[in-house]
Amino acid sequence: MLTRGPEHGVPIAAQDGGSNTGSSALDHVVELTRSRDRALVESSLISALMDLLGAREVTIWHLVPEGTGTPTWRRIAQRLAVDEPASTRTVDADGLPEDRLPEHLRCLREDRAVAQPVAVDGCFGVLLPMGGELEGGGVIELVLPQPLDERDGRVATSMLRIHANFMHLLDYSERDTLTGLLNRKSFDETFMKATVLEARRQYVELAQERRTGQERHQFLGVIDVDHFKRVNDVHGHLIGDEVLVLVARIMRGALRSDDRLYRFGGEEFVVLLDASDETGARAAFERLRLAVAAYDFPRAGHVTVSVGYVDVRPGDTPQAAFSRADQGVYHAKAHGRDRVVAYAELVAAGVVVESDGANDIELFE
Ligand SMILES: Nc1nc2c(ncn2[C@@H]2O[C@H](COP(=O)(O)OP(=O)(O)OP(=O)(O)O)[C@@H](O)[C@H]2O)c(=O)[nH]1
Repeated sequence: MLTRGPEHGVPIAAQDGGSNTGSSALDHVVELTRSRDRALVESSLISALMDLLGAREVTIWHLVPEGTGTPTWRRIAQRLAVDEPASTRTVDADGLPEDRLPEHLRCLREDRAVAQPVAVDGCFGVLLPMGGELEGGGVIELVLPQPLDERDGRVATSMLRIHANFMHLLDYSERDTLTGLLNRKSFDETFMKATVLEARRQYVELAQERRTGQERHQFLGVIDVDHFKRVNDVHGHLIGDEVLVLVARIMRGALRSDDRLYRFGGEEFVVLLDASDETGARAAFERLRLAVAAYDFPRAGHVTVSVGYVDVRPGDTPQAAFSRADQGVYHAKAHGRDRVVAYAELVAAGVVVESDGANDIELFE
């Protein structure tokens, strides 16, 4: 097994023992690029920096654009001790306004390492820019037992570059080229993960969430641009494309940073979001609908969207949940468009009869 050299730099020699502190930089590169799951990639980056630099704590911060408001810092992954697993859920539900962390902002804007005081006795804090093409940008915060020397700095910078390059490749394969939103291909995987988490939450975390009043459910919304064929016919395909790009941008701005927005193809979009209940979900989808309706499109003028949504059930398949939400879109289109319709309200009103099979739906209109 390899271990770090006297300057806490790259690995130079074999050492016995069962811990992973001697893993080579190459082992970490292999680990970092092994999975397409972003949370696992972040977690591997943290492990690499802990191991290669002897870091005591590592935190990854993203500066997230929040629609038209001030960007906020969010801790997207953190490990506070070598023998603890990394936490890769967003730690700050609402984030910190960008000016609350001025040193982080300086590190990002000036694209260089910034030393900073730390609360841990005898340790040294340093912030490093994460590079890459992340919207808003990212900063990694290290707590080290020694100041970051040149050699460690090079190791860290190389790991961060590899991480940024890999994230860029993931983006390339998972994003829609026109709008930059996540594409349909990445939806199924994320959805399955979300339903597994939802199922786990139902059995393990729900009682706790109920006690603390933080119960969350996953909702899926299908959004379809109204009369989009008319936009193409009247203004041409290029203006149609421009409308799609703007609709994507407006919706992204109306959603929270951890809501996931996909372009499914054509003028159809899908959102996966967490909300405490049906009312919270409706409010999010209404906000999105209103944001599009209020926008003055440079050439196409007034554009609206119809939205159908559904709560995701444990064991749902992407197709089953999508097809239920799509009943809402169908209903919205049939009743004037520019509206939000919950699948649950269609069932309650007897418009839709649901049989035992999740896919087995009859629609009476
Ligand atoms: N500009 C552009 N048009 C597209 C793209 N993908 C699909 N379309 C067009 O989007 C239009 C969708 O039209 P329809 O499915 O008939 O629906 P609609 O006109 O939006 O009507 P409703 O959904 O009933 O409100 C078709 O004319 C497609 O050719 C794209 O990437 N860019």
